[in-house]
Amino acid sequence: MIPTILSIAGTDPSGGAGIQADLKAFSALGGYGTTVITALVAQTTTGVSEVHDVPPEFVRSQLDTLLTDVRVDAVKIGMLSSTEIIEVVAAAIDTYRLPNVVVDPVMVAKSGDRLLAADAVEALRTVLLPRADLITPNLPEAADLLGEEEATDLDRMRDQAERLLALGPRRVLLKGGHLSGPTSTDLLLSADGDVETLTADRVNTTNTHGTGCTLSSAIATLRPQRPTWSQAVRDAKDYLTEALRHADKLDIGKGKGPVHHFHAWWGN
Ligand SMILES: Nc1ncnc2c1ncn2[C@@H]1O[C@H](COP(=O)(O)OP(=O)(O)OP(=O)(O)O)[C@@H](O)[C@H]1O
Ligand SMILES: Cc1ncc(CO)c(N)n1
Repeated sequence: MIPTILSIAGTDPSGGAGIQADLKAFSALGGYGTTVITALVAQTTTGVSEVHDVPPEFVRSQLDTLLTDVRVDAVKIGMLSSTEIIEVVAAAIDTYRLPNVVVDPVMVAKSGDRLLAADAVEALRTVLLPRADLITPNLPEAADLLGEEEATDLDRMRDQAERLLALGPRRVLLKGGHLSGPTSTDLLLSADGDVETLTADRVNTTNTHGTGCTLSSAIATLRPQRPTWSQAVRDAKDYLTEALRHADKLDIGKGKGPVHHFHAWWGN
């Protein structure tokens, strides 16, 4: 059966991040995509010019309308913008007993623009993280969630991943994309005590818009199709690395361009 995946996230008119990236990853990896939109974002490869939050009661209306009809097999949660939207989404996870919840704790775009209000970080930490099967913070997000300095090496990443796990998610994938070096290494820790290191060769490209959205969506799509979280995360990282390798085939915008959801069947 083809898995149905739900993305709860904001938009990106340039198609590289947010809901648009999520749908591309869902389709490319054999899923059927559904969406609940939390914020309309005027953004492109060079940055964010304006954010228009969807009223929280309308986020709830989208969730209720969809989930009373459609059964979903996994959920990817991205940009949530405000405390009120976080609370609505957390309530839906409980009410509909949503399975395989992947939370990408989106806070700031690559351009440096905020996508989550500073006063909503507390709600993300205390209300949403304990409901997640997996969280996928990058290094600045991990530091913000913990109120600490950003990790600068793998040892400090390991310590921070442990502390993130203590906030209540079942698993943490701490992404090391923001470090430099010949490889890009992420750490996967689970509440059962498993620790895994995932390493990929660093791709030499500036087209990295949407890497986080693509990875978390790929994990959510693959989880129902793989026997373990570990296998889903490993295959999703391989998919993302491949999307980065093909990114320079695209010529989108003047800033940090998007990754390309390369399709083996078409060969392009
Ligand atoms: N140049 C690169 N080559 C290979 N892998 C990379 C590169 N840059 C990032 N990655 C990988 O991409 C994934 C996303 O990492 P990153 O830390 O950049 O996410 P992010 O900052 O959340 O992205 P976003 O721009 O969507 O917010 C991780 O698995 C990371 O290791
Ligand atoms: C809507 C949206 N979600 C996430 C990101 C993270 O890069 C972005 N730029 N835009």
